[in-house]
Amino acid sequence: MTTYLFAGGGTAGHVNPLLATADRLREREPDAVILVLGTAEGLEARLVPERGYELLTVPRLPFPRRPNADALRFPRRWRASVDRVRALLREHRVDVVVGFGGYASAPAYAAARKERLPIAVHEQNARPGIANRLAARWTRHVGVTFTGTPLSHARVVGLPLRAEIERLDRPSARLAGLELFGLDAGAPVLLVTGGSTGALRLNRSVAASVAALLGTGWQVLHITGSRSPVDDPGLAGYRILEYCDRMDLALAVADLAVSRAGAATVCELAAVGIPAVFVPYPVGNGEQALNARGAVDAGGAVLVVDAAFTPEYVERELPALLADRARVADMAARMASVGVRDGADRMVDLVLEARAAGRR
Ligand SMILES: CC(=O)N[C@H]1[C@@H](OP(=O)(O)OP(=O)(O)OC[C@H]2O[C@@H](n3ccc(=O)[nH]c3=O)[C@H](O)[C@@H]2O)O[C@H](CO)[C@@H](O)[C@@H]1O
Repeated sequence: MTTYLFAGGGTAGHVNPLLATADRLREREPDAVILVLGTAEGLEARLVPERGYELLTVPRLPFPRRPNADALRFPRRWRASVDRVRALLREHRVDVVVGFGGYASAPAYAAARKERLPIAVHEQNARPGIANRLAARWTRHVGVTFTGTPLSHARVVGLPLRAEIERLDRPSARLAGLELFGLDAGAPVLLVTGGSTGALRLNRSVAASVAALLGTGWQVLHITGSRSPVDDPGLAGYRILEYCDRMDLALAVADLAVSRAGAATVCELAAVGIPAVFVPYPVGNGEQALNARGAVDAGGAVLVVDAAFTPEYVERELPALLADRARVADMAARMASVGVRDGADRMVDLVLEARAAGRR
């Protein structure tokens, strides 16, 4: 029996690939013990227990980016965090640490290194974060979502998808989705999503000009996120949700998406073959535009820079695309051509290789 510590979290884009890998490992190795290390503030605090895993936590500790009081306190807090994870590794007799980047993974990698435990890493984004850059120096078992991600030992495994998305049977799930969201079977559906946190720019521009979209005969399923909710104008064919717990069904009903380009959303849309208008989040390290690149280059998606995604764009440009059903169908086929469905299995292969390689 092997005990694995899965570390990571933050937004759902980080938590979902972690859960997808854990689920698949549990399927392939039923007696595996899988613990998850996250922070109390991230979405993992809700999503991990809901999925049936025990969540252990460490305090959220950002790497200092400028010299201030927090930066001075950082070394002491960092040591305390690594010590706490080392104690957890011993207490739970952990054999392998599997990290997905983000706050909790950094001390987990450092603790695993001190305890000489095998480490496996998954990087979702086309441009890696700091924790995974660190870990890639300490292990050869590094899985990445996209070709060209600059990490040592990177092996493309794709994004581990949750089984309900990987195995989505669209025709039958579509009916269930239409019923769940109260949508009509007779009209195509535009899905609007800003990822798990939502996107103020997308929400405002779509809400301001949604009538022009509905005027093309499409329906709009708008997932807003909780930070910038949208008032429901009560228009026929316009459905608003703050958070969607059944993304599989949202993907099953969608014929086109307008979306941020978080790695998880890009990969889920491609895996199901839903074409997209991507509006990358213009902060971070520019990873979202890169995440979308493969889909855009293949002709499955178009890219709109954030500042250009105005109510006028939604009113003037989007309806022309919606009205061109042949173009949407062609984009769908191209999107499907870049979709990867076996990321969970490929990541589990990598985890098992790390375990087989044994203690370092
Ligand atoms: C890993 C990654 O790239 N994270 C970035 C991504 O996070 P964020 O998690 O928001 O975005 P992603 O697109 O990567 O992932 C979203 C995930 O949440 C799920 N989902 C989303 C909405 C919902 O209502 N229900 C639901 O289940 C999706 O199916 C997907 O699995 O974009 C944010 C801003 O845009 C950035 O701050 C994050 O750093």
